[in-house]
Amino acid sequence: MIGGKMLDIYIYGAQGILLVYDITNYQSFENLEDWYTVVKKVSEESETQPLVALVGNKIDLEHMRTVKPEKHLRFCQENGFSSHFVSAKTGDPVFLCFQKVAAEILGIKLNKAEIEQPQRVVKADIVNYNQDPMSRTVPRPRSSTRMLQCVLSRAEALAAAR
Ligand SMILES: Nc1nc2c(ncn2[C@@H]2O[C@H](COP(=O)(O)OP(=O)(O)OP(=O)(O)O)[C@@H](O)[C@H]2O)c(=O)[nH]1
Repeated sequence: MIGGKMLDIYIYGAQGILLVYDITNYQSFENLEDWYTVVKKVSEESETQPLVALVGNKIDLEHMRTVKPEKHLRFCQENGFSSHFVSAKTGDPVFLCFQKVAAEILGIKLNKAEIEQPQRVVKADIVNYNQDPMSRTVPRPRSSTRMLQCVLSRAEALAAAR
């Protein structure tokens, strides 16, 4: 089973879901069929129907791309996903991606200045878990997950302020 035992709980009631794959790894794109099948199954039981966004990651490795943009777009069109391309490495344009998803969920239209704003790279503090006594009891969070959480909080704060 994909995603582990907690996956249904994460999906149930979610307002937005980002299906993220690696543009240089075709298998990661193919796997999204299975992930989306789980999303649909869990959402059937929920009153909240999530907005689903398709996110192609690692655009800094465009020269190694194996998933053609047409494939990405067709998958979006067939399923009504919004479409995004990002690089978690450079941060480009991760913030805007979350802002667009948050805006879509809230039914807000982003203005030109917001869309064209210089991309802010969100930096997470680096924790050295080898020297940290907590490392024996606390599982190491993944770097990209931490960064995306920071971005999401900022997007949520922005949406709440409007
Ligand atoms: N060049 C580049 N590398 C990336 C990017 N995003 C993640 N990586 C690298 O890809 C590898 C996997 O990143 P993780 O954050 O572990 O992602 P994951 O989905 O948990 O990957 P798995 O552990 O392989 O399932 C790491 O070496 C990252 O540094 C990106 O946008 N560009």
